[in-house]
Amino acid sequence: MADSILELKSISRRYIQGSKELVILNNASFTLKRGEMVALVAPSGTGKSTLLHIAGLLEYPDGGDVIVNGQPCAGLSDDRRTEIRRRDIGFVYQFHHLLPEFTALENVMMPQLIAGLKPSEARERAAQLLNYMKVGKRAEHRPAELSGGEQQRVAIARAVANAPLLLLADEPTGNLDPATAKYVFEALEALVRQSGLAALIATHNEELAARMDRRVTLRDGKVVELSRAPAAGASSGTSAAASAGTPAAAASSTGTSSAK
Ligand SMILES: Nc1ncnc2c1ncn2[C@@H]1O[C@H](COP(=O)(O)OP(=O)(O)OP(=O)(O)O)[C@@H](O)[C@H]1O
Repeated sequence: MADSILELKSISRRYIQGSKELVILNNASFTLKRGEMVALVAPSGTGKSTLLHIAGLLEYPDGGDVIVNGQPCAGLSDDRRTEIRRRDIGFVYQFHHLLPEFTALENVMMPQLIAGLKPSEARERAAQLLNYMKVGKRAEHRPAELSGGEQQRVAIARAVANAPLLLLADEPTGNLDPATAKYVFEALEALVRQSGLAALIATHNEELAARMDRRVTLRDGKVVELSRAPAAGASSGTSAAASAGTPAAAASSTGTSSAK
């Protein structure tokens, strides 16, 4: 397993808007190590979502490369990119994007079933994750029957269902009131810290950003370090497969975690 879970190397991305070319990312480089939790704090419209989508292999850059757990992704087929994304990357959005016709439990089972896990194992793992996110009692409810904070906690459980190495979150608490945002963030933080995941989290919430190991911003299309706090989770030596008793460890023991 590589020490750097995510490396962005000289990423460029331009958009054409009418007759104008907007340079959003301009040789942007960034490295996220195992166990690191990094806040991406930047004004609206500067390219946070663009960066996260490129890092999550959901969008292609115009130039540069994304390296996930040592694997350079430029030039890979769409199928191979999808495989890496499903196995190694979890994504949380500002809006939950849960499937409305399925229960919370089924939503968390879904990625595991797609990955080929047996339904009984996927169910057990999903129930465990929902309990961990303190939303276990709502397992049989559909998204419309859940509060915004509960929906986001289910969405976080779903994002880590296949024990990814990397969690990318695009303003995961941006749609919640301050108290709920704090509660949801604390659940997310506990999950990240205990499983040894690497996480890059875009947020406008300075209080939550200050709790992470590092804060970066986007300036002139580049990733720039804002400050460095003591990296509480960065050097613990834990890994998604190694921390006994955590949801991630449970996943690796059920075989959803690949040889990472
Ligand atoms: N598909 C697209 N075509 C043209 N322009 C785009 C496209 N996607 C994004 N943009 C532009 O690129 C810029 C960066 O967008 P992006 O969504 O990455 O910003 P952001 O920092 O995440 O903003 P917010 O905090 O408001 O979500 C914006 O000016 C946006 O209008």
